[in-house]
Amino acid sequence: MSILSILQLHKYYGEQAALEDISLDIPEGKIFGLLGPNGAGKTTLIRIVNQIIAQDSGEIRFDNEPLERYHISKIGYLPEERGLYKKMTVYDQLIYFARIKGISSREARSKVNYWLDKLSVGAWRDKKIEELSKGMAQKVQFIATVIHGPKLLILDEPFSGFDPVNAALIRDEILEIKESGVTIMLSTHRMDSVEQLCDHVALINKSKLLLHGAIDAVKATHDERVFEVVLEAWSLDFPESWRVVKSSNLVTIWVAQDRMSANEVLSGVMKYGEVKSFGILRPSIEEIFIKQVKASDHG
Ligand SMILES: Nc1ncnc2c1ncn2[C@@H]1O[C@H](COP(=O)(O)OP(=O)(O)OP(=O)(O)O)[C@@H](O)[C@H]1O
Repeated sequence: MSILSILQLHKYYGEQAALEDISLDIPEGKIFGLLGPNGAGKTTLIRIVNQIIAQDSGEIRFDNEPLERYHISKIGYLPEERGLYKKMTVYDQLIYFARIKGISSREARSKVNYWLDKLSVGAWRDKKIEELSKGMAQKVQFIATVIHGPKLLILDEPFSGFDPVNAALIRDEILEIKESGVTIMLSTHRMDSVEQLCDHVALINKSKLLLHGAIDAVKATHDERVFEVVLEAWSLDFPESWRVVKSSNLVTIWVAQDRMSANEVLSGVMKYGEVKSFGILRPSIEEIFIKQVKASDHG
């Protein structure tokens, strides 16, 4: 079941294409990584879903209904350019954001207190945003995004500005929110976060969709079956097609081989030395990203 279906979406800024024929299904209750190099069209897509700008053509369905104004209260959007009122206190600001999303004032107070405590920002509740550090303000913005309990959370670079401890805290919050059944669309250039968090990914380049699907399926499709072997070598006369890195008496070898079984590769390598470790490397999302973008740029 998809919470969001995007059908043949097109958007141009004058002559400049930002989205061309994008069709995507965002499965409910999963974390969906929206990836692509700078200028690919990600922000444009996110803005269209949030009804900040309109598409030229194509359709978006939210929960199986045509996307309408009233769906906005079911969406939480953390934009890359953060927008807090600098002169307002943390507490008043969060109450304000909760109220404009339709939450009663009693519920707003209880939710604000809950989140301030959960993200350890309670001590700053009466400070103005301009008095906060960047990371602290980011936490407040994160709370403002999730305070109304959205069904779909759209996070654009949610980790920027956070130190590693707070980035891990936000990552755990995102996973907890997902566990509660919320769908999350995550746009980030941090591929480590994509590996840690995403169940599905889509890759856009120069306004076009290059690939999309469950992360395991994407990896399986782009798996070139690279075997990684660490050897204590007694012969260094390796075939030229192998990538080899030597460090003291150990040699690491990568063999790309899609026709031979692991046993066959292993017995081929064994004659060069004592095998210390052997495994099949799965491609990382970063490798797939770079390869696909380069191929599409040159194709
Ligand atoms: N308001 C605008 N007017 C004209 N062109 C725009 C506008 N906004 C975006 N574009 C163009 O549309 C294309 C897609 O931009 P978009 O901001 O959606 O990319 P992005 O994937 O979010 O990039 P980044 O990772 O750098 O944030 C780019 O070529 C960009 O120059």
